[in-house]
Amino acid sequence: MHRRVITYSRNAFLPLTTVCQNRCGYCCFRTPVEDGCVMPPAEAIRTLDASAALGCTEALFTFGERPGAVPGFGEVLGRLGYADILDYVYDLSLAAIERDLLPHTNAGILTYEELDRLREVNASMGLMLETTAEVAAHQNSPGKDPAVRIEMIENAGRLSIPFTTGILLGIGETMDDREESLRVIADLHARFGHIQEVIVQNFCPKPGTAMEGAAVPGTDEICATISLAREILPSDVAVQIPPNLADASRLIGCGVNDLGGVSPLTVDYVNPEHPWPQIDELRRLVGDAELCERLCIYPHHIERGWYSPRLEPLIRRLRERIAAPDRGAGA
Ligand SMILES: O=c1nc2n(C[C@H](O)[C@H](O)[C@H](O)CO)c3cc(O)ccc3cc-2c(=O)[nH]1
Ligand SMILES: C[C@H]1O[C@@H](n2cnc3c(N)ncnc32)[C@H](O)[C@@H]1O
Ligand code: MET
Ligand code: SF4
Repeated sequence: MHRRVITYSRNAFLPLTTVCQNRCGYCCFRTPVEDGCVMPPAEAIRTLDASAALGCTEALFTFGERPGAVPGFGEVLGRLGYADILDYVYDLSLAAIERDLLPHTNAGILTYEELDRLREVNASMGLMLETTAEVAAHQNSPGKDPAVRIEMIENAGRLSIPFTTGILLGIGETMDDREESLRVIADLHARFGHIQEVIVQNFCPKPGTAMEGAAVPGTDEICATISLAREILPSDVAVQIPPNLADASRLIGCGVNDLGGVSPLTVDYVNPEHPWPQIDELRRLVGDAELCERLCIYPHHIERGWYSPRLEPLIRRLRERIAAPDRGAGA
């Protein structure tokens, strides 16, 4: 019998800055410009070193969108020797690669040129579509305009960047809106073939945010959306749920193929109140299915050569490492 396979990636989460041009009604990650709003290089390097020692294969750089547009940010970043946060993520991506970690960046909206530059040092990139609906939670977030998000995902496709996107459930959208969002993603993938995985992520309320009292999607509703995603998306696109945010053991049966990035070291800075399950806990969560580690670039994109030449030796080595049954570090 062939067991169903559920994948995950072992990562380190590096929130390079909490400063952001948007103000999403559900977000507790964003802060004003203040002390500690940029992760200092020494701390980033320590996190990369420690994560590499724990057997991670991915450095996830996720941070506020266009922080340079927020007054005062340039000075704070300037003190660390950088003029643009993307120069900083570029250098840290090189540092990650040196330590055998593949960079994956989700920095919110980037231009075609910015994507092209980061692609040299990133094995994959991501941007949540969130929703195609106009919702109150996004009224102060120009970067969450669906047209702007779709355009960036198109640009990533033109550049053949292995890509992660997804929808956020419970932010004021209807089931029809979810269906529309998923169809838009399927259509983008039909045109460019770059979507590796679609995250179906449930909103979790945060004290002190506009949506702190909003209703959360129930397990049945999340399950129905996962099934819908599995129905709409072709089989070469994985449906991912974050295993720390909902009742994963019940949701996995609804059509999930992937559990995304799980860190043995860092917290989920976007949902800090939800700890990651440890790796043996994941094995229990998937029940009868087989839990398999993967890289942030999927095998079919490796076969197609969708990566920068400077990542080639590392991708080859990490691929061999995760295929080996007993690999020491953290296994
Ligand atoms: O492309 C993205 N990847 C996100 N990922 C990464 C994703 O799970 C993996 O890095 C990818 O599957 C690539 O391996 C997260 C990982 C975490 O550990 C925590 C939060 C996220 C959120 C995102 C995200 O918004 N966009
Ligand atoms: C990194 C991704 O995290 C998601 N995100 C942001 N805030 C929350 C929250 N309160 N609950 C769940 N997901 C959230 C968004 O979809 C963003 O794109
Ligand atoms: N700010 C970006 C976005 O919402 C990255 C994830 S949230 C920290 O798209
Ligand atoms: S979810 Fe991302 S874009 Fe929205 S406010 Fe938070 S950091 Fe900014």
